[in-house]
Amino acid sequence: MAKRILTLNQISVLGLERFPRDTYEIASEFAHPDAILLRSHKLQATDIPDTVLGIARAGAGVNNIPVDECTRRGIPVFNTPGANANAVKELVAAGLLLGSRGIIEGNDYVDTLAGMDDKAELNRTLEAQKKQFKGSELYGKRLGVVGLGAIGSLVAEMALTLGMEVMGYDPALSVDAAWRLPSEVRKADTLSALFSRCDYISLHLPVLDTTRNLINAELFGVMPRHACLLNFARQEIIDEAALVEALDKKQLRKYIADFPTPALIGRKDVILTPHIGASTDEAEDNCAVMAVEQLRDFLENGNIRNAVNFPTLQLERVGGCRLAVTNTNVPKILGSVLALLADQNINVIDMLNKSRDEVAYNLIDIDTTPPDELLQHMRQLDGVTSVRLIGDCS
Ligand SMILES: NC(=O)c1ccc[n+]([C@@H]2O[C@H](COP(=O)([O-])OP(=O)(O)OC[C@H]3O[C@@H](n4cnc5c(N)ncnc54)[C@H](O)[C@@H]3O)[C@@H](O)[C@H]2O)c1
Ligand SMILES: O=C(O)[C@H](O)COP(=O)(O)O
Repeated sequence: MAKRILTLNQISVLGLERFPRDTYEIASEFAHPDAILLRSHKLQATDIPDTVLGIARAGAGVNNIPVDECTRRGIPVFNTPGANANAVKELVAAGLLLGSRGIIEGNDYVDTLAGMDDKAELNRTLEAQKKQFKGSELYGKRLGVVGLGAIGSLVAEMALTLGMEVMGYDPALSVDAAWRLPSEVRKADTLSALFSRCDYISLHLPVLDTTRNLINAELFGVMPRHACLLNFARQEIIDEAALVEALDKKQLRKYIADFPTPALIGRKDVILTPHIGASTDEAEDNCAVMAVEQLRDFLENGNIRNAVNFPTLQLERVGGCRLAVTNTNVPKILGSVLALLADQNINVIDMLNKSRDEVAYNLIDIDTTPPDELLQHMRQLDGVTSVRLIGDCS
């Protein structure tokens, strides 16, 4: 039977074309989907039917998905790290330029001159008024980057090429991300040190319980008054009431962000875009292709790449059929699973098991198709969250 993929946002055709038409059905409405593919659609736990085996987010942030509930139900949630990083970096470059030069104000002013048909008079007026729109250069200024992952590291690199100094803060920096970082990036030991010493600050960290409202009144209090804050990460990272108060008190010069809210729209000291950080042809294609490839590998082989709640695990197929078993990460459960197979004289050809936090995941290749009763028995074992048979041994 064809696998059913429920799409909850518009996904690039280049990605969707990677699902073979004879083995997959794709639709934006399905009562019993095998998997969900989405972007920023806010997914409620109650919207995830019991038939769902995996969820793929074509993008970076997974704060629109009830990840804890998925983990509890044994559903891996995939994202596409880095696939839209260049798109965000380029928008941040635009944000830095808009924050340093009177581009928007100058354009708005020029629009007021529509109807002035005398070119000489127009020119005289422009030359007399342009001093209002003077800016300053990015060259030599200091950028603070909070979060030095896929996007933050590209932003740091881009700022260095503009001749800026770069300071970074990331208490959870991975070894791979540290290798990607240009050596010129200086480390800030605290957020406060970074906020107090930078002319521009750009946020590139996820929303987590630990980062919600992280940017608060205390940090606004130490910012230089000429500084600009750029937020192309998520609105929830900023304490909005504290931001509005800081803008009112002129504790920062400008706030440039991808997340409009009623309190921010229309302010002269705020520049807002409608969450378009990843909205380029290239990023949409990259994210969709990566999400689809990962989802297919999981549905067809049980392999896990770039899940935010499951361990990374890939086992080459050597024939036979495969069991994908998820259990809570405590001793003896795998032993019970293997004992059930042994009781039925089912031989294990190959096996891999890994754990991440409270989740353990196992791929077990076997030489005989197990009877349904055995699978049911396995699902009822204490601590087993899900059991899936992939392929057919006959
Ligand atoms: N505007 C957009 O359209 C858009 C597009 C892509 C991503 N995003 C947002 O940007 C975020 C980052 O994306 P990414 O691809 O760089 O992710 P990433 O996982 O590669 O990098 C995130 C980095 O943040 C760091 N971090 C975690 N907690 C931190 C903390 N308390 N302080 C400082 N750093 C911390 C992590 O260690 C990691 O290095 C996403 O989670 C998403 O919310 C927005
Ligand atoms: O986290 C992300 O990848 C971005 O916020 C992009 O969201 P989008 O896919 O809805 O544009």
